[in-house]
Amino acid sequence: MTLGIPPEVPRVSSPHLRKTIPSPPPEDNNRLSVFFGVFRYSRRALALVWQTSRPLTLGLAVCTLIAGILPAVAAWIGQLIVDAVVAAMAHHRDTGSVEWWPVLRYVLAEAGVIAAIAMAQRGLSAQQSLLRALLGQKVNVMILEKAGTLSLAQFEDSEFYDKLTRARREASIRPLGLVNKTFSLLQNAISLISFGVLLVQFSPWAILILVIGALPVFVSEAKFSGDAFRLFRWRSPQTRMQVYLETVLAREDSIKEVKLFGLEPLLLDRYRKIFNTLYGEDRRLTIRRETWGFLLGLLGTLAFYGAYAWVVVETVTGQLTLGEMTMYLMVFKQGQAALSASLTSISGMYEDNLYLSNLYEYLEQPVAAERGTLTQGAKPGDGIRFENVGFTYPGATMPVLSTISLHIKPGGSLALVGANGSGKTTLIKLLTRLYEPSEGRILLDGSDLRDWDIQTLRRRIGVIFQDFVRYQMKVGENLGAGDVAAFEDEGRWQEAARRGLAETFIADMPGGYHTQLGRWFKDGQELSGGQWQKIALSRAYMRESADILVLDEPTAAMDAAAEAAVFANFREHGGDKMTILISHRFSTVRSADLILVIDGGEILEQGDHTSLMATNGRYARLFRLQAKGYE
Ligand SMILES: Nc1ncnc2c1ncn2[C@@H]1O[C@H](COP(=O)(O)OP(=O)(O)OP(=O)(O)O)[C@@H](O)[C@H]1O
Repeated sequence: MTLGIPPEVPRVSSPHLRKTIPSPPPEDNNRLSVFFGVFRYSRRALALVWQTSRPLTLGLAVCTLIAGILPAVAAWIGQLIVDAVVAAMAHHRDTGSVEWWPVLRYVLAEAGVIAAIAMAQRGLSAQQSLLRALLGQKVNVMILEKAGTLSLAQFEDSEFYDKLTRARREASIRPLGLVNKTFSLLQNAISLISFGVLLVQFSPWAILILVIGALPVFVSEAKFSGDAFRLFRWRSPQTRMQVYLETVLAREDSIKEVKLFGLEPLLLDRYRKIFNTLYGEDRRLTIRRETWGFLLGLLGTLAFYGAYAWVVVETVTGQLTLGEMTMYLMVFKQGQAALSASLTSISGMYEDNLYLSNLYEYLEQPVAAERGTLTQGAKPGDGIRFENVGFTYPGATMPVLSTISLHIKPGGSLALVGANGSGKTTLIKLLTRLYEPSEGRILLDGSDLRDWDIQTLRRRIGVIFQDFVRYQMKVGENLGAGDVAAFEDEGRWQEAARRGLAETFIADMPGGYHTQLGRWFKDGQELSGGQWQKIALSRAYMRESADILVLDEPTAAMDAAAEAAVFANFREHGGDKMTILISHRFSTVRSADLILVIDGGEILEQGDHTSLMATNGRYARLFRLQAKGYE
């Protein structure tokens, strides 16, 4: 059974990758809602950015406004320049003298406006990069804080876990991306409106032509971006499988096995197949999108250039001055650029929306309210009681445990034995309240575990699971993790390492307790399986205040001498602690006060070693079998 989930390893929700991938869900019929879908999360993204830094968000808004309005101003000044030049030329022709200032002041003004645009754009990019850093940090902290409140069941739900991984992966770029694109869309809309204000003086019809010309391409872009958005969302299990395969093929903890079993070609082939299916869909969508985009875009271009020709004709026939013509031509050119920038923003916004919907679904995941408040039980000293406990994993149909009843008194020791999958680890997960029983109840000191304050409860339990965590930190910190209050306490590290039999090999390491472990960081030392297990055992011993000590197969990777020493130690230091031990080695469980033989989630036999041997049932048979193996 696995408890720890390696970071960045997404799991796949569907039992297996579907061979034939069904077509995407039908499209949303309401075109308006498709179009406005692009703004779905803009408000929330903006609120997030605003909370991150008000001055920077305001700065961003101001720069956007300036960068939106000034191009029209520049076009208008352009007109003034040309008209002033024409007037100055006429004046020069008539009088032979030149008046410089009336012309050059406009050139100066235009230079000023262009400088202001450049400043606004620099301001935009500077503020964006600062906000990106702040926002990435803020969103990541939000994600991790939320992770701390989630239950183990939620982490074990692959869809949910996928949301968490995706949320984390793109935390720094997406929310800001959405705000930037929303702003850029606004900026371009402002530009277009201001160009419209100039154009209306030429003819209101010109505006109408331009709007009608531009609309189809807008609608088509919104539609196809919406399709892409739905496609992304719907095929997330396949993409998740791809990321998983990438991880298996390129991570140090799996590469050993992949190499030795020669799995690369097989996994790579699977990887390629998924890509090919997804690529086929992408290609179809891209071709349709670009073809329609081109054809409808052509309509817009035709409208623009129709209006352009109209301006030229009006100028030739003397209805417009040369300055006005220059301005209108500039307005048309820049209007087109603003339009295509808006389209780019729209398509990007759908993807950002996808991210944000994922982020908010994750952040809004309901968390069960913590009800327990007890810091002391109703009957202190009563120990642990399981009363008819049954448990079914969420989403499963069959119970994993049923009618489990047991009692451990302070100072008592319990051993659990049973075949793989019989439910031993699950029992520990219930005791540590990682899950709650589906039936019956578990009492500690006479009070239901559910009524205990969770922190108090967890402080009383020291546990190592089979799949304990190998922290890529210093040796000492790996021990200190067992008791956060003594995380840096070197004296306590040494004491725990002595009891966990890790003292000797730690002393031989180059930096002793300060040696970096694992391969992720420079100079990190890798340990053997048994050495890691000793580290984990010592970590459990760090929890001095705990009076319930649980070891789930703590010695599977240790040599025989170490194992014997661990149990001698375990018994010696047990004192009035309650100890629970899971092991497949019968020689190690024989001294427990109570041995439970679990089979298919039920207690098959119970008693101490002598009585179980006398009963001559499953325990006795397996014990003799193992003993024979050692003869
Ligand atoms: N998170 C989970 N979700 C659903 N089913 C699970 C989960 N964890 C374990 N199971 C199922 O519960 C059953 C009991 O698992 P458990 O890990 O408790 O067995 P175990 O007795 O500790 O086995 P082992 O000796 O192999 O460690 C198994 O059939 C397993 O498939």
